[in-house]
Amino acid sequence: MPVSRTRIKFCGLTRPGDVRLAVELGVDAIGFVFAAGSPRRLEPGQALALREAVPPPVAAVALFMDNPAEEVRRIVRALRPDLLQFHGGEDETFCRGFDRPYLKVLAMGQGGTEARQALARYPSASGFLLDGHAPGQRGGSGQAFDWSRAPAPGRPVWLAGGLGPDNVGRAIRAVRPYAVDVSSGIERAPGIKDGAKMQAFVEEVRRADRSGSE
Ligand SMILES: O=C(O)c1ccccc1NCC(=O)[C@H](O)[C@H](O)COP(=O)(O)O
Repeated sequence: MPVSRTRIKFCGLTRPGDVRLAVELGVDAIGFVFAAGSPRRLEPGQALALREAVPPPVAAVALFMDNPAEEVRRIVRALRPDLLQFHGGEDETFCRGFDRPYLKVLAMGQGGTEARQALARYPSASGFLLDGHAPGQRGGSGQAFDWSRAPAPGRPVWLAGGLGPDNVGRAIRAVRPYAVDVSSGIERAPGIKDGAKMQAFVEEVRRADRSGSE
C-alpha cells in the first residue's frame, strides 16, 4: 500500500540558516510572517533574502493578518510567494485579489464555532489552515484545539496549532490532514528555530505516515 505523505510547513522563519535547514530536511512549505505585532514579522529586505533561499518545489508562503491591500500587493510583487495565507477577517474578494493561490485560516479555538460556515464563504481558497487560536487572536500561539472538531471541507486541510514532535503523530492519525504546520513547537524563542526540534518534527511526521500505511 503506498505511503500517503503528509506535507510539512514550517512557519515564522527569520534566519537564513533556519531556512537552509528546513529545505535540507525536506519540508514542503516555508512561511514568512508579515502580520502586524508578530515577534516573527519580517521587514521586506530581510524577507527577500530569506525567500531567495527557498528553491522550487518548496513553496514560499507569505502570511498576513488584516494587512492593507497595498502592503500585500507590495510584498507579493517583491517576494513572488507561491502561496498566500490570510489569518484575519479578510473576505473572499480581498483574498482572491492578488493573483495567487491562498489559504484561509479558520480559528478553531474557544468561540471558533463559525469554522464550518466559513468554508462556504471562500470558494476560491486552495485550502484551509485550521489553527488553535480564538477568532481575532494572532497565530503562532502554540495553542492546540480539539482535533475531533476539524471540518472536512473537501479541499486540503493544513492542520496547525500547538503542534510539535510530541503530538504531531497523534494529530495526523486524528485528522489525516493534507499538511501540518508548525511554528512555536520547533523554536527556542519566537522566530528562532531549533534545529533538533525541526528534525524531530519531520521524523515524527514520517513515522506517522509509515504507520498509517501498515
Ligand atoms: O507566527 C506568528 O507570529 C503569527 C502571527 C500572526 C498571525 C499568524 C501567525 N502565524 C501563523 C502560522 O501559520 C503558525 O504556524 C500557526 O499559527 C501555528 O503556530 P504554532 O501554534 O505556534 O505552531
